Amino acid sequence: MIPTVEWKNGVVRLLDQSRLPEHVEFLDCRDYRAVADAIRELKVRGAPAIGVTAALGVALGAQAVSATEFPAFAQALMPICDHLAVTRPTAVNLFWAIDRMKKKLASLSAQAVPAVKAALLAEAQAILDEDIALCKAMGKHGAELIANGQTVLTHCNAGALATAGYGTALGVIRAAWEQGKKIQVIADETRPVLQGARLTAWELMQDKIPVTLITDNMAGSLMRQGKIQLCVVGADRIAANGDVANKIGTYSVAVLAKAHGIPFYVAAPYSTIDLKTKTGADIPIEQRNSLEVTTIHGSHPIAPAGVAVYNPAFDVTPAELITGIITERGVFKPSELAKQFAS
Ligand SMILES: CSC[C@H]1O[C@H](OP(=O)(O)O)[C@H](O)[C@@H]1O
Repeated sequence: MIPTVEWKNGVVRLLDQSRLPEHVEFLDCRDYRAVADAIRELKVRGAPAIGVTAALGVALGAQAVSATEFPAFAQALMPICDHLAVTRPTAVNLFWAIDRMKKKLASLSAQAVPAVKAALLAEAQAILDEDIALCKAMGKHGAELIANGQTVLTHCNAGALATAGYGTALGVIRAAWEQGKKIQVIADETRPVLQGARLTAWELMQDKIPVTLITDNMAGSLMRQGKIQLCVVGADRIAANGDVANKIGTYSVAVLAKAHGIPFYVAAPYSTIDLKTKTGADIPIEQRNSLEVTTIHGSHPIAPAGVAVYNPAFDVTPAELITGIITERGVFKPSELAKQFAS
């Protein structure tokens, strides 16, 4: 799989997901502001991928700080962290990754600045490498839930493209496929930004995993026909009570799954679990530009100019609609999560 994001020759290189599926193009970010713009414009997206990319953005920003003494260096790094932290509000991985970079910085106060810069880059790379390992561990646990011959529905893109590699929900699907299970995937197109149509379909076809694309209003009918046996999606933030914020439309899929007696799973690493946020009601939901709804790709209008638009990027699925949360440590009921992940 093409790397979602990587440190390459002194820049942060990312696969420009806004150009997929028709163009496979890379964006070389030469400063932290370009990294922030890429996150804000969904050139890189997906909760874990946002965290990894922000960490690399902090490391990139650090390289350009001219201060030669630690206190001044550390102080100069704070506005860089803040600039990355305000790109998107919902995926807690962004704040988790920036906080981890700040903690690393604090541990280096006795080091010379060049060594600090190198250590920050190493920490960002460690976050990237860890994310891939977390996805593979989740995949292993989650694959046990999928039986040979089943059809699995997923919403949005929680794949390699949404992580440092391998994926969360698609990591579960990938692992089941790699175990030889003959599964079929149903991918919701996921209006308005079409991560399912543009990214999940593309990603699964790259791996030759059978995928059928549907529009967002078709899931219920397929469930009623008995054509879907399990749902698995990603997450942007999981609250302490097990409520899950994920791409808009996830709640509808969860309600439909419940109504049809279909297991509904969420796959997410520990970096998506936010025990400081008590319930889903406390999760900030990003509101995005209305052009995402009224046009295709910002150009072809599909609604009258000036129409009122509601465009939340995420919704919250209450814990009671979730069968289990697939993590790198195993599969847990939402109510068990706080105990399992209390630091
Ligand atoms: C592996 S979590 C991916 C998660 O992020 C997506 O949102 P966006 O594309 O806006 O970053 C979506 O909620 C996915 O489930």
